[in-house]
Amino acid sequence: MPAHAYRYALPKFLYTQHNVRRYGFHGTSHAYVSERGSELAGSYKHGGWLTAHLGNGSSTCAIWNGQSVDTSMGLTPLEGVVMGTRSGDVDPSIHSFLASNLGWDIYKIDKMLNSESGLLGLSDLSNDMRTLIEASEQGNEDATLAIEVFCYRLAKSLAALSCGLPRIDGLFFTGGIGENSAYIREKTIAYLPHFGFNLSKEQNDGLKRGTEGRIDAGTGPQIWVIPTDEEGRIAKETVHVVEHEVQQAAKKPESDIATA
Ligand SMILES: Nc1ncnc2c1ncn2[C@@H]1O[C@H](COP(=O)(O)OP(=O)(O)O)[C@@H](O)[C@H]1O
Ligand SMILES: CC(=O)OP(=O)(O)O
Ligand SMILES: [Mg+2]
Repeated sequence: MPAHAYRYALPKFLYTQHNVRRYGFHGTSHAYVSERGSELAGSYKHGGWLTAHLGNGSSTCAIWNGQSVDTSMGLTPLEGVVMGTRSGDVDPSIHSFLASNLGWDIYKIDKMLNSESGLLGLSDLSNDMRTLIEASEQGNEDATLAIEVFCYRLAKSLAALSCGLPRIDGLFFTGGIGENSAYIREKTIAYLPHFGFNLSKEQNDGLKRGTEGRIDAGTGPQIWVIPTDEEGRIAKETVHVVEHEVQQAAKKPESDIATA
């Protein structure tokens, strides 16, 4: 990520002396999905792609030529989009507001933002998207609003991250919600009318659980569902590190290894 994407507009010493910056999370998923997706699209690690990892924790990422250029999570996984129990972005002055008005301490506020907010907080019902979709279908207005906020804020995050890309070749959905909910995918795309996305309702609704597939109608940026493989990616990167270590050790004279 470039510094203009990872630096917070905070006093410099917090970065230089205390490493306060945006780091991002779900990196193994965004890396796997963008590589696999761009490979299926015929442009392996080329072009500009957006990824939406939507699970219990959710985040978005912008990738240019195989490199992450921006992402929605920050110093911690709390920043960014609405999640199962995390609020995502809020006005940071909510801390002083709640401290002054309700007498809450910092730990209570942090717990509320991480464990009692998001879909659970909005709906006052559940952090589970399946439960909320069912409740919404049965007329639960809080569940309906929670879903709407989730999709709107997700679209808003994708639109913001697009600023990091010279062009948008496409969007990949992944994670439990992204892989399995045609409804959430459709609602999210509907909030991005200026990007020229053209979702195929038939392909979107027809995609079978756990399968990868393209769901746009052939015009505008591509849209794909790519089931993530975080475990496979972690295994692959572990092998890479071990192989590198073995190669380095093989280069050292035996006397060095014996005394190391
Ligand atoms: N068919 C579905 N429709 C909507 N949401 C779904 C569906 N299947 C799974 N989900 C949602 O996926 C989320 C869990 O995603 P997952 O990636 O498994 O989580 P984790 O981040 O814990 O790995 C839950 O909110 C769950 O309701
Ligand atoms: C960082 C994070 O939210 O992880 P998970 O999706 O596993 O909850
Ligand atoms: Mg997961």
